[in-house]
Formats: sequence, structure tokens, C-alpha cells
Amino acid sequence: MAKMAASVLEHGEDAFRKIFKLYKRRNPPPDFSDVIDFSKNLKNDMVFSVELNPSAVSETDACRAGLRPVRDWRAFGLKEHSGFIFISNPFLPGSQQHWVRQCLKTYPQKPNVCNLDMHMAPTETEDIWKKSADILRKKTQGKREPKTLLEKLRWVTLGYHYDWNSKTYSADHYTQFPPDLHSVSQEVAAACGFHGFSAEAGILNYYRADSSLGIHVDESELDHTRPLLSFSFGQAAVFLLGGTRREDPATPMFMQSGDIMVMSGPSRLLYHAVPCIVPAPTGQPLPACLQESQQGTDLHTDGLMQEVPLEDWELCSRYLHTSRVNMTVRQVLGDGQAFPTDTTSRESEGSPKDGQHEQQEQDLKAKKKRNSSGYDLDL
Ligand SMILES: O=C(O)CCC(=O)C(=O)O
Ligand SMILES: [Fe+2]
Repeated sequence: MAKMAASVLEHGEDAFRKIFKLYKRRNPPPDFSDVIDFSKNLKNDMVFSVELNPSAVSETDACRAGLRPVRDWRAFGLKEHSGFIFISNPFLPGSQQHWVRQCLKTYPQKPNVCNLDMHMAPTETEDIWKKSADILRKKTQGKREPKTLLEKLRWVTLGYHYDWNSKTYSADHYTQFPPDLHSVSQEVAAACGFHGFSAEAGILNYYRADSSLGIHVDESELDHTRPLLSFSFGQAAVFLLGGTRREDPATPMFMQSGDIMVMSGPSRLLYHAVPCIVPAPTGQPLPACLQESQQGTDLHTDGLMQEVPLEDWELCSRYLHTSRVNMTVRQVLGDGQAFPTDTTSRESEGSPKDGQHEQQEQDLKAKKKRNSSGYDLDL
């Protein structure tokens, strides 16, 4: 009770919302000095190193999935958030490019579902990459031109396709989960002690420089004993990890390209949010790990990692100069579990995966209303 009183501040604004607004602010820009940076040598009382299990994933399997040997991973936990594991970029040089291209070129393709499908015909959203590539290549910076479909892409769902309206998954809306993402998720989960993890649903989020993701908890999956995995590429973001109540205070941390987060155990159902994308330092629009060459690596020898042709990478890297892509991977059903026959029951529980994406660039009139892409706007 005392904690509750302390976290609710004057003007009815709670601690999480206050910190969310602080990092979302543009003018003056926020002070990022309290944001945990796992890529640096940390001297932070809240952070501890986590020993992963190097023998859970063979070096060959790790390499097949584009990952360094598990013994070389730098993993961290947070004292206040048991079950939360942060893995600081465990990708092999040159392998992030594969995932970026999958997110921009492959995964948005049918039969996967994206925000544009909510208000466009399937033929119009059939090959977003192809329809955008030539226009994007010719675009001149700073000039006002209509946005391409790739620039309008906000989310893609994979596997069991998340229904943003009912906040449920269902047996009858499933398409094959991408095998490469399934493999990498299985390896990461195993290294963290979760054997037999099965990637069944994915939500990919595409953030532009002014995007944010509102305060929410991911609880629509039916088995919460399975971890939630999150992979980030491109521009860095501030990630806020809160408590079990929406108003609980939140811990800010940077998520940088290649970083992986695992929310498991007690942290599986914690509130979280992404208040902002961090502006890239001037003169360095892409992080160094995305400039590592794929040449000279044996990443592409057995088929899981594909080599990204230069012309594709040019477009991907141009897109990433101002964007961040995040893939969250979920196991929806526990072993032997099935979907309930009446899917409306979860909705009546008041399942709060609300306050989803806020797209600042959206026309102000759309604010407060569910936008046509299926996201709830939060502020
Ligand atoms: O973009 C992120 O880091 C978080 C994404 C997320 O929380 C979600 O998709 O549920
Ligand atoms: Fe989430």
C-alpha cells in the first residue's frame, strides 16, 4: 500500500507515466544519464551478471543461427526484476543484416499480416519491398514526398496472428512461423535455461524516429511460464521496465542493435514501454555492428543465414538510418494446451494489452481513437 502511495504522484500522474513522458519529450531533449547502458562496463547497484548455460547450445548451432558461442555472451539481470535477462548483442559480425532484411523484405510478405492490411486490399500490400524499393532508392533527403509502403509499415504478425481488437490469438488464424526465427529463438531460450521453447507467434514493430510504444503488458499468450523474447535492430531505443501494476515506477535501459531481452518468470508479466528512439550521434547514422561486413564469414554455409546482396543492404541501411525494428517472439500454448473454444472469454477479463503504439506522426485528430492500423494510441 505504501509503495502504491509513493508511486502515484500529484496531478494523478503515476510514476511510470511520468518517466514515459520524460523520455518521450523532444524539447528540451531528455537527459539520458540515468538510462542503463549494458554495452558499457556497468557500475550499477541494480545490475548483476547472469551466467548462461554454454553447453545448452552447441557452437555449431549457435553459429548456424548467426550467434557467437554462448560462453562469449554478456548477459545481465536486474535485482528488482527477477527473470529478466538482457543479452548484449550476441550476434556474430555480419549476421544482423540477415534479420534486418527478413524484417523489411521477407516477413512482411503474405501470408503474414501487417498494419497496412487493415485498410488496403491484399493485392496492394502484396510485396511491400518491391513496391517501395525503387522509389526509396531515388528519394532525396529532406524533400517532402509521399511515404512508401515500407515507410508506412508499423507492425507485422507471424505464426498465430495477434488480433489487436479481441487481444487474442486463435487456432484458425495461423500461418507457418518462419523457421530461421524459430531456430534462433530456440537457441536463445535454451541458453537462458528454457528448453523446448517453441516460437509460435511473433510481433514485429517498426519504429520511425518519432515512434513510441505505450505502456502495456503481454498477457494474451496462454502459457506465461514460457519466456518472451525480444530482438532489436537499427537505431537504439529507451526501454522502460515497470512492475506488475501499471502505475509502478519503471527502470530505463538502452536497447541497441543486436540486443536481446528475455522476459521470463516473475518478469514475464511486467508492464513495459518504449518511450523514444534515441537520435543517432551526428555523422554516425548506423551503429558499428551494422557496418560489419558479411564477407569472410562462414555464416551462409548451411542455409539458415542468407547472404544479403549489396543492393538489398543499401536499402535496409538507408531505412535504418532513421528507424528501429524489433521482433518479439512468443510461445502461445503450453505443452498439450489448446485454445479455449469461446475466445470472447479473455476479452471480458479486461485483458489490458492496451495503450499500444503511439505514432506521433499520426494526424492529431486520430489521437485517442483506435487508429486504422489496429493500435491503440495512448496519450
Ligand atoms: O520494441 C520493443 O522493444 C518492445 C516491443 C513490445 O513490447 C511488444 O511488441 O510487445
Ligand atoms: Fe510488449
